[in-house]
Parts: sequence; C-alpha cells; structure tokens
Amino acid sequence: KNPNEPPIVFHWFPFVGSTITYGMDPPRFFKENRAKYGECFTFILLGKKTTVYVGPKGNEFILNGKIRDVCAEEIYTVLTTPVFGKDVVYDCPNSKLMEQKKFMKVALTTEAFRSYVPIISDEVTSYFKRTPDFKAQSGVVNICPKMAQITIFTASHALQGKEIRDKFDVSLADLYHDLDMGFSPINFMLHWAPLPWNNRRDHAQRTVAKIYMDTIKSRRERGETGAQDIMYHLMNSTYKNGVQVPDHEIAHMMIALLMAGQHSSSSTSAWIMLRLASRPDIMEDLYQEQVKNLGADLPPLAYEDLAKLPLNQAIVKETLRLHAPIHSIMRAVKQPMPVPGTKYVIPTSHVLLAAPGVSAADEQYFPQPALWEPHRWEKESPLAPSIVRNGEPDEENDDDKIDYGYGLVSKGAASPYLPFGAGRHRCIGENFANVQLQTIVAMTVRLFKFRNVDGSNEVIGTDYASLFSRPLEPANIYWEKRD
Ligand code: HEM
Ligand SMILES: N#Cc1ccc(COc2ccc(/C=C/c3ccc(C(F)(F)[C@](O)(Cn4cnnn4)c4ccc(F)cc4F)nc3)cc2)cc1
Repeated sequence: KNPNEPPIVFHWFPFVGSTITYGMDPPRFFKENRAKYGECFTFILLGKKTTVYVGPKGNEFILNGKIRDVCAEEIYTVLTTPVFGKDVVYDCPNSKLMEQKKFMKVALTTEAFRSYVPIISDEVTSYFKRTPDFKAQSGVVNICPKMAQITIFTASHALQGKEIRDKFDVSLADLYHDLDMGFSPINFMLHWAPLPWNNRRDHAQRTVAKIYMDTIKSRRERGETGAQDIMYHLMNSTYKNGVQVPDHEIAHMMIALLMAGQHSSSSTSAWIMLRLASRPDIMEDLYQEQVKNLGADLPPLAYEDLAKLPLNQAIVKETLRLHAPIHSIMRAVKQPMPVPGTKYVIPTSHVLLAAPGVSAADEQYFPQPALWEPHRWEKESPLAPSIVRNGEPDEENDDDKIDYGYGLVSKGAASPYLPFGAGRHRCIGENFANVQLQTIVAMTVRLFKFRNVDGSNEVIGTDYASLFSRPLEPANIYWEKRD
C-alpha cells in the first residue's frame, strides 16, 4: 500500500484485474468503488493501472489536464487510426488535431443547420412512411435498428453531402459495417491482430477513403463550389505552417466525422425513443408544446422552431444525463501528476479515466438522479439541479472561456454535467447533434404515440460491450399512429 498513490481496487488475478467487472457495467463499478475508496482510486484494466477520478474535481483534473501532463492520442490511436486512416485526429500531434477541429467546425454553422432541419425532418417522415414495419395503424418494433437507419442517412447527408451518400448507394451499408467492426473496445488490445474483421476493416477504410478522394478530384476538376459542405471547406483549408490539407487527410477526417456522428446519435436517439415509451405523458406534453408554440396545424419544422420548444430540447439534455454514449474518457500520464488536496502523485505508469456520467447521476447534484424527468431542466422545477444557473448547470455559465485553436470553450471543467466532454478535447459536434436529435424527436412526436409493450415505466438495460454504450437489444416498444 503506497500512501502516495490512490488505493487499488481489490482483485484476484493480475493482468485481468477488474477488467471484467468494469467492462460489464462501468457506472456500477465506479459507484461501488467510490463508496469503498472515495472519488479517486486505481483499478487494473488488462494489466494497466487505471486511475479513476470521478466528480467535478475529477472531471477538472483529467479533462482540463495540461498538455504536458496528459495525452489522449497515445491511448486512442490504436483504436481510431485503423478506422479513420493515417495523419488525422489521434495519428498526429495534438496541435495538428486542434487545427483539424477548427477546419471541421467551420462547416457546422447555424447556416448549415438551417438547411439540415428540413432534410432531417423529411428523412424521418419518409422513413416511417416507406418502412414496412410501420405499415399498420399500430404495432411493436425493436427501435434500435430503425434509429440507426435514420441517423446514418441524416449523419451522412448532413456531414458528407448528398453526392457522397448517393455514390455509396447500397455498398455504403457493407463498407460502413466493415469499418464499424474495427471500432470495438476489443481492438484496444487486438488492433494489431490479423483477425478477419481487422482485415475487412482495413479493406473498407481504403475503399471508403478512395471514394472520398475520387470525389475531391472530380470536384476540383469541375471547379465545383456549390455545396458549402464540410468536404468543400476541408478542400480549402491550409494549416498554419502553410501546407494545404492533403486529399488523404480530407478523406480520413470525413470518415472520422461519419463515425462520430453516427455512433453518438444512433445510440442517443434509440435511448430517447425508449424513454418516451416509458413516459407516454411526456410524449403527450411534447405534442402539446408544438401545438401551443408552433400552431395546431404543425407547420413544416424550421431551425428557428427548435428554440421555441424547451421541453423538446430538455429531452435530449435529460437523455444524455443518464445515457452518455462515451462512459469512459481516457488519458495517458506523461509527467507525475500531484492530485490537489491529497498526498497522491499519479505516476506515468498509470492511465487516467474520467467518467463524467457518475456526477450526472449523483443525487448531490441532481435530486432523484435515476428518474428520467426532462421537466427537471425547467428553472422552477423542484428537481432542478442544485447548481442551476440561467436554467442549466452547464460549464458555460459562470466562468470565462479559452481557445485551444478551434474556438472558445469553457475554461472550467468542474461541472457535474459534461456529456460532450470539456477542455482541449471537447466535442465540436454538440450543436449538430442537438439539431439532429431535436428534429428527430419533434417529427416522431407528430407521427406516433409510444408506450412500453407491458405498459410499465421501465427502461431496458445498457450494453457496455461496444465502444459507445447503447440499449440492450431487442428493445421493443409499442407504437400507434396519431390519426
Ligand atoms: C450526442 C452526440 C455526441 C456526444 C455525446 C459526444 C461526446 C463527445 C465527448 C465526450 C468528447 C470528448 C472525448 C475525449 O475527451 O476524449 C467528444 C469529442 C469529439 N467529438 Fe463528439 N459527441 C457527440 C457527437 C459528435 C458529432 C456529431 C461529431 C462530428 C460531427 C463529433 C465529433 C467530435 C470530435 C471531432 C471530438 C474531439 C476529440 C478530441 O479533441 O480528442 N461528436 N465528443
Ligand atoms: N474485456 C474487456 C473490456 C474492456 C473495456 C471495455 C469498455 O472500455 C472502454 C474504454 C474506453 C472507451 C472510450 C470510448 C471512446 C473514446 C474515443 C472515441 C473516439 F475517439 F472515437 C471519438 O471521441 C468518439 N466520438 C466523439 N464524439 N462522437 N463520437 C471521436 C473523436 C474524434 C473524432 F473525429 C471522431 C470520433 F469518433 N470513441 C469512443 C470505451 C470503452 C469493454 C470491455
């Protein structure tokens, strides 16, 4: 027992350590060990000493770690580079990633979102109209594959451009599926292994990258400047050192954006539908909110309408509070790190693990935390988070901001609610995700009433085996069309 290091979670076997109990149910693992050891403790994950530090102080310590102390790419590159491709995101120095985030973000503007809302709402309505599963007046459906379908189209159309999606036609599904097989936590360990799925992943990565690069060449030859989409902006971006972004890096960033957008949104939208089925009263409130604020004739949805639907917005916020797709954020330790207020110094042999979802489910910050209650985000709600400021306990309220090279982000990460991370690695897709998810919810509410098959208020368990936590399948809900 070393008094200068956090306590080590009891385990029977070296190497395996606590991998299985953690991997099966990370939130439960964090909560049980916080009760035994406090907010900062170390466990063995596949032979690696992994120091967890939960709560707002832990979020600050890890997510706002200085670049000389913590490193993301060292941990993530084995997982992401084979899928995205070389020289982007975690296969380059952090300074280059910061510039890439700036380029990627430049096309995620409210102007672009204005055009996405009709695209997404048309996709939702046409999907539900043309899909055989929704031919009848009511029925039962496993909602997860349906939401994955809806989000892959909207994510690819919005983030990749119409021509790319059309070009993939039916082969997108297969190529995307093979790429996706490489995006699994098993590859944290076996990324190098010449396993069949890794070979398919590599073939898919090369094929998809080539499709993008051919598109870039043909756009350049035609002098195409029509679509001001992400590809267009990346084709016209230059690094600070004067080098134009090479075609292969453009292609690889496009793959990264597709993977990010698809996984996060399909998981979150599936959870939203399951939660609405567990609370038919909320789904009715949402419908009435649109009637009240947009008019009983329910005009076609526009970007500006989203801001008129606070409960609709709170659905996404409350779902991400209990179902954040990324449950573990990891960093390598590059220099011994003293933990403020303790005797601990975290050595470079450790990996740090932040779990913002732990404080988001802590009664200290959210009364009755296990209750999915979107109304809690309204100021006067008795369930409102204790540190409500201007309507939400977000990190954007009371401290100033800092720019790591891709725009201003909040300086403080000591918030209990960080589903999009914080600090230099903070998400750049938050606004896109909110527009996409809020539009999907608003359109679904117009078409259906949901409830659980057994009429209960229950919700299905979580599958932590994949990279992004998502509902266990099949996750059936009973639906009926609003006449
Ligand atoms: C509900 C949707 C989403 C959630 C909950 C989410 C969550 C996160 C989180 C927690 C991080 C921080 C990761 C870390 O610190 O290691 C992150 C980073 C990031 N996300 Fe998202 N994300 C979402 C959607 C998106 C979308 C739609 C895109 C792209 C269009 C995207 C692109 C990125 C990028 C580029 C980063 C930066 C990674 C880095 O700097 O290391 N995300 N996201
Ligand atoms: N035995 C066993 C056993 C052991 C352990 C386990 C479970 O262990 C763990 C541990 C850690 C993790 C981490 C999740 C993680 C991290 C990074 C990324 C990412 F990089 F990919 C992402 O942030 C994703 N992203 C961002 N925004 N939207 N998506 C991203 C960034 C930029 C980018 F451009 C594209 C991106 F898409 N994705 C996911 C998941 C599971 C199970 C079983």
